[in-house]
Amino acid sequence: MAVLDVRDLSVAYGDHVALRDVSLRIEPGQILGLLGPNGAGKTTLMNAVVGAVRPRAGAISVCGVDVAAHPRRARAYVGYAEQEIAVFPTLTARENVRDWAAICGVPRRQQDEAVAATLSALLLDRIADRQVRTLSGGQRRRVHCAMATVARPPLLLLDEPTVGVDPGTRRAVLEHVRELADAGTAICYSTHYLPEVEALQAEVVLLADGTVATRGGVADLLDRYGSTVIDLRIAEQDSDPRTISVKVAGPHALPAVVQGLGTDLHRLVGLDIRRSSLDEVFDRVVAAGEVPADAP
Ligand SMILES: Nc1ncnc2c1ncn2[C@@H]1O[C@H](COP(=O)(O)OP(=O)(O)OP(=O)(O)O)[C@@H](O)[C@H]1O
Repeated sequence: MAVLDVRDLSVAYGDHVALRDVSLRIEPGQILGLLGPNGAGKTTLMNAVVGAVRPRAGAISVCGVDVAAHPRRARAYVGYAEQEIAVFPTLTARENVRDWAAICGVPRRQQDEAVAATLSALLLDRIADRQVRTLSGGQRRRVHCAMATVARPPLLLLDEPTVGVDPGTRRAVLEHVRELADAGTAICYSTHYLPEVEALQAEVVLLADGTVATRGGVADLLDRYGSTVIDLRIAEQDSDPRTISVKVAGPHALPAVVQGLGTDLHRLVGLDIRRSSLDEVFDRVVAAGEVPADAP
């Protein structure tokens, strides 16, 4: 059974339709990278999952519990780190995370261990006993993230959890997210940093203008929408090497391209394989207004 099952979801704010017929599923242990330009509907989708916005149409279930029919029961399965950081500024980082663990029902005798492990995973040990109001923006975001993960909910919604954090901390956050998924958590991870999606080996749903523009694994999307060019540098007798560029279906075409040089092979002095980045692929898909992908 999928941990999160979103079917034909539409959400409107007054006349403005923010999501239209969006369907997606997240299985246990799966990370779904939710991508899309500003205003695409990522936060709206997460807010609908926790029952904070009411769908105009469609259905959402979490661990088999229908969100519209049983919002509190469904919400109990979800850890949500919203984009807006919500922490108690006069409590310490540890107190914030511990109180949240208690609210989420982590048994008292397990709280200290769960809190310590989560603070440590997010590199917060050294600052755990400082009041949150004295922490930097990136440190506060990690405390906020720790609150969402400490109770190890079956479903985790992380809305741009690495905004404003430094590169080392970003790696720690990604590792923590990967470990949680490896332990079985289903994770919906929204971000504008595409290398994160690759690092997490996430499945991708790309939203554009409230609909699913495309979906799939990173490699699959690069294959479908990206391009690969092989540059061959060929030695010339009386001048600098010249470059021949060959557009191919993927890096697997390299042997055929090299063999194609035939008797000129001995003049090959270098080669480069240039692949589209995910950024390029997504810019292209969003700009092309790709036909919405089929629901899973
Ligand atoms: N409370 C609201 N009232 C009216 N319109 C809203 C509200 N919240 C969001 N919207 C609109 O709905 C659309 C989707 O917004 P949403 O915040 O879900 O996008 P997003 O993909 O999370 O964007 P970002 O990448 O900037 O966080 C936008 O056009 C936004 O202006």
